[in-house]
Amino acid sequence: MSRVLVSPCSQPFDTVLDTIAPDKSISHRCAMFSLFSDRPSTVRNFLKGEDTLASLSIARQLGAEVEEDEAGTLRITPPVELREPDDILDCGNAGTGMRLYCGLLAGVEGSFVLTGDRYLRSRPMKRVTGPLQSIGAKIDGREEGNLAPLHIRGGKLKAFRYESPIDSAQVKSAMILAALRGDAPSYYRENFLSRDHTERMLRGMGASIETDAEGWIVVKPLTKPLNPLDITVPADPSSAFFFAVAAAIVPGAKVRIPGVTLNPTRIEAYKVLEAMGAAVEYALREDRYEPIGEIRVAYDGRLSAVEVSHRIAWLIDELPALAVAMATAEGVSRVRNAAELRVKESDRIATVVTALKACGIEAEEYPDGYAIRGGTLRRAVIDSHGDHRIAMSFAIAGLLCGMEIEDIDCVATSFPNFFEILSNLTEVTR
Ligand SMILES: O=C(O)C1=C[C@@H](OP(=O)(O)O)[C@@H](O)[C@H](O)C1
Ligand SMILES: C=C(OP(=O)(O)O)C(=O)O
Repeated sequence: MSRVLVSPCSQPFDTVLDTIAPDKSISHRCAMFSLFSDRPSTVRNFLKGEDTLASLSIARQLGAEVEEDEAGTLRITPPVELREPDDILDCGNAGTGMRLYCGLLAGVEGSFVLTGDRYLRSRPMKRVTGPLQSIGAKIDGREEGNLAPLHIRGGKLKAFRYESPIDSAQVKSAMILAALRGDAPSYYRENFLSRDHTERMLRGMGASIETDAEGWIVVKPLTKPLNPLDITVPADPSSAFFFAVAAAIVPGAKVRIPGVTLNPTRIEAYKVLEAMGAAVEYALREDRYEPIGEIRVAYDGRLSAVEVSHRIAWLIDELPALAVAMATAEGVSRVRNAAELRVKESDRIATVVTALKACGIEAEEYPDGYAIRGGTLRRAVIDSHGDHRIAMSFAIAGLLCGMEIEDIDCVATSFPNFFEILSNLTEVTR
């Protein structure tokens, strides 16, 4: 198991971060949605992380042809009809990959087995397999289709009206993808809008996906193939956020993040950092599928504590990094209504609190969040529990006090060049 030693940062940095990993959510969707067209999609800046490469490799197993030019641009040519693969479909560590492919494949004739690594095989899938089974999908797996490996026997699906008990873009996307192959318009509603890349991208490809006055997302089944994607994947605001926290906690530091999506469902954590006292600015540059621009973050004195209990879906992936910011803030910060953290790559409530305590910070678990009393972070040995966001969050804490992180290979799932960027700011030893 590989480990890394991060040394405290000896001087403040002022950096343009122009090599932040491309957006993971959008890259997964590029691989999958290109299958709904009858012409090749062009995808620039696709994330070459393990999670999204797994989704691309599954697209290939389903019959897509993927070519890459010298600039790294992908041309994804879909098959005329999706092919029944002669092997299992391995989603690796990716919840997004597995849940969206469940919805995509449930309506396709054939037999498909979705599996993943040991972490993914213990994450709950009933949230998608349940509603899919209720519209006629044949999906089996341990615990009545809750745990992968999942066997999908695709076939005809019924149109539906489904009100989701959780605000999850993965559930919403799986249901929208199934609805595209339904027999009449389907209706989906969530309490609070989760990230909306699926709606934006499919609409951009010509699908009829509208939200009505009562908040129902109305999806019409496809009557013909969609237009291909022609897209440049923006930088991932969730990946960039580690360095936003770095700038907010290292006295005198500044970062500039160009080419990042400014989709409001993705940048709420930056708003929280701003509320805690960091200097944050946004500049919109273009709007194609997504609003894209630049975010600047600078240190502006010690941060203040904050309460985070709403718009959770808009910052769920950033909460571990925010916890590091909270650990340096004046006062007690609290996160509530975030029980979803317990079913990510690790139980992020437990892993965050344990790691903070190891760093000498007072922290307390709630069933749906935690309380963190800001103080002085101390160097510790942190076990990532195979969770990329835990590994990267505590590597950032290392900028202040030094840190040893164990089990860092998981970082390659979403941000393969993370340590390369970090090593421009401080000494990183493997
Ligand atoms: O749809 C997506 O791309 C994602 C949705 C979120 O999960 P949930 O929708 O399950 O909250 C997020 O945690 C994940 O990293 C990516
Ligand atoms: C939760 C995450 O991803 P996934 O659900 O796709 O594994 C994440 O990247 O933080």
